[in-house]
Amino acid sequence: MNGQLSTTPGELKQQPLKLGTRRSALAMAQSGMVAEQVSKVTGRPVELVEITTYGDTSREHLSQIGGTGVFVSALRDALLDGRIDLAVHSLKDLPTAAPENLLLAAVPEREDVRDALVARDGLTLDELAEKCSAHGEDRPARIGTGSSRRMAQLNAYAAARGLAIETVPIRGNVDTRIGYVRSGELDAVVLAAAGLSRLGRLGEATQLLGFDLMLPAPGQGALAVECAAHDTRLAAALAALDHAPTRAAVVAERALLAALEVGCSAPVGALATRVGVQGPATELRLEGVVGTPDGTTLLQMSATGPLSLDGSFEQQASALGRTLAARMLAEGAAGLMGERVL
Ligand SMILES: NCc1[nH]cc(CCC(=O)O)c1CC(=O)O
Repeated sequence: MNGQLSTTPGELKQQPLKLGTRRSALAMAQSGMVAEQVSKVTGRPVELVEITTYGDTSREHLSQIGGTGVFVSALRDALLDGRIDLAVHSLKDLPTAAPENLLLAAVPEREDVRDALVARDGLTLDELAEKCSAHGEDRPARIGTGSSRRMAQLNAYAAARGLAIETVPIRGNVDTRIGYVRSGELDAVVLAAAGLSRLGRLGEATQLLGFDLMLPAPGQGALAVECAAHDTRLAAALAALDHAPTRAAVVAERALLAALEVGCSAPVGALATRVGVQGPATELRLEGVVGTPDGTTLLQMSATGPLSLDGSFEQQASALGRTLAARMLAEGAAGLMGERVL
């Protein structure tokens, strides 16, 4: 809190906190939700400050601009030079490397982690593929997604069931992507349920994809609240927004991603869930998947480890992620991820 130490506590209370956000509808929605909670725990008004990121302005495919962190660095720059006091990110967009001079002050409770299908005519994936191949249409169902993780799992599922689908690389915000279905250009798109839910549009999902069909991205459905490392008073207040079971899960998922040595645009799915929940001492089960975007090869494995939520659970969670990564690499995971073509 630079230069504010001479003000009285009363004056300090009135200073609005500046919360940096991207300008997309989804970013604004989730920033607004966090702003409300931050205002509650700090007793201070919170003001949203719009920051334009490279990921918002670039027309290129994410795989071509590097994927990792394109949505994040402009917000982090604003934090580091003091234009904003805190930033809200989608956790799945955060690079796994810990940034210098910044703190992950809170990971609030996670939303629905699943991916959702938004298809024409209210159809599920199976129904859609059947409808497109029958009725004289005689063609594969065209399903839009810019994510190699989603492509790999969709194609593997379709191959196993003999469904005819074609994955079509797209990008853009939620509205743009759903627009491809409404215009008839595509038969369906796949989006994170959490994003739809935060926009009040979960009703447009025609199927929530089960984990047997699709594992989410590491950190999907969770938010990250960041502040400057020197802002220790704010960090202490923001800790009230932290949800330990969510943090444990995302730490394990991101440790897996980091140990596989790939970025957030890689075809990696991961989901950590608590099993045998009995008080704070429990176990964490981590499931991971990597594959080729064409779905011809998919490697899916899981590992379980102890978790004591009242203790040093971040070390336990990240150890579990590294353990599973080592096992997956021993089974040839690196070779699958090498084919990183969209
Ligand atoms: N990559 C963009 C992005 N980052 C976070 C979400 C959704 C919200 C979340 O997972 O928390 C989305 C959109 C999507 O994948 O459909």
